[in-house]
Amino acid sequence: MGEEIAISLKNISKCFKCYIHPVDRLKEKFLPGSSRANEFWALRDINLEIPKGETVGIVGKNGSGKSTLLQIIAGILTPTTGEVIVNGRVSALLELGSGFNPEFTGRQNIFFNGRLLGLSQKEIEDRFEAIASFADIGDFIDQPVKTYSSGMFVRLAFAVAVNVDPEILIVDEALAVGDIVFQHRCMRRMRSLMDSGVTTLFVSHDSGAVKTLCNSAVMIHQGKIYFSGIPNAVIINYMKLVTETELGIESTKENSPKKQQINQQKLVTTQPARRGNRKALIKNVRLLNQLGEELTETPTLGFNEQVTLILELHIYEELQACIVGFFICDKNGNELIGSNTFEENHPIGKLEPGEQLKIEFKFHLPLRPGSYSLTVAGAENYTAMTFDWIDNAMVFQVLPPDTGKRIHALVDMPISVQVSPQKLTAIRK
Ligand SMILES: Nc1ncnc2c1ncn2[C@@H]1O[C@H](COP(=O)(O)OP(=O)(O)OP(=O)(O)O)[C@@H](O)[C@H]1O
Repeated sequence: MGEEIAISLKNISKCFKCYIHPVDRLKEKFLPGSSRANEFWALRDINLEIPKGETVGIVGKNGSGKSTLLQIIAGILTPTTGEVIVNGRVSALLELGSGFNPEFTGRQNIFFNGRLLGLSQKEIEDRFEAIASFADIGDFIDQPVKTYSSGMFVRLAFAVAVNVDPEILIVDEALAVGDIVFQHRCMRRMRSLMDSGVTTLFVSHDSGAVKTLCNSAVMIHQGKIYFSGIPNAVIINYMKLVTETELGIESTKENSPKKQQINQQKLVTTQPARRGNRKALIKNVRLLNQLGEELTETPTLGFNEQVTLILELHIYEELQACIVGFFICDKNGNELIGSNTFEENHPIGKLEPGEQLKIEFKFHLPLRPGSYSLTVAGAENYTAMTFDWIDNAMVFQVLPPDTGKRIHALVDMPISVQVSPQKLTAIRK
């Protein structure tokens, strides 16, 4: 295996045996060949290589096999077939309570866990203060962890996981809970670990977090890799699958999109991707520049230029109401600008089949120079399934400001600055 590969999975499958009666497990042990178990394949033929330093988001519906996959990588579960090669020290936050002894205090568990992770007594002593202050659970550090609330438990587990100099960090986002201050602390710490080159895998149901944090993503479906590649493309396919499931169109591996080798394609996905129940369709999407000219094949817009987005809505089935909106997304799919007819005080009432609407949005693009995409979508109301959702309906470039001003943030809003001399007051000792 090359030096640069942190994790390599070859033909990994995992079969769980489910026994109807616990005694059947014993019978099978003593009477080999007479299996009484129902077999359930949670993972099938997983092949994946994760380069060192990569941050990989794992997405998929409940029960698709995400946790099983991470547990195999973390060495908590043994695969039924295949080979796992992990190159580096793994720190995992997967199952609440795994690796913690309920009778030990928080302090004792920090040492216990540190040793499990391969640190020496001295190394743990050196890190103890950092772990305790990250967990921030006060005097509870000297109480047995069986007395902890689940929030305190997660704080301690997370504090240990991120402060033991992991080379590979595996986190189930569902566990990274806590109050908002702790969540921010976790996110900052995870970002700094990622920036320092720690290979990170995390399961997330938050598509925004996957797009913001990850360099690549893997979508698991029915125990198989359904799609892998740049986060935005994976999320688009995931959302498509979720919609298809809601509509009762079940996707299988056979009709899955072409699998990409992870980390090979870092370009913006420019192919439009469409989903929805098609009760109405958004047609003829046009973006006009401030002169009213339609954008050409390689659309380019000036910094902060005013644009007009024009959509045509064709109704095919009766709609009780209708909300149509848009997003301007950066190359990672983060939604930077967006609104809809409802929020802009243009509620649309009942619509009949055969009706057509023309909808216009006017807005500015105060965006950092770069490449952006347009998403347009519509639904009957906020809780209904979208009737039409088109990601990458258009991709365009924004040019730097003529003034030469450098834009450091994602968006640039008008800001006023005042600088005035201040009389210094002497500091008395
Ligand atoms: N120990 C086990 N014995 C039997 N079946 C199991 C076991 N662990 C997991 N499974 C099954 O394997 C499948 C995959 O489970 P897994 O927990 O990996 O899914 P997941 O994608 O992480 O789901 P979620 O998003 O709900 O956490 C599920 O159908 C689950 O019921």
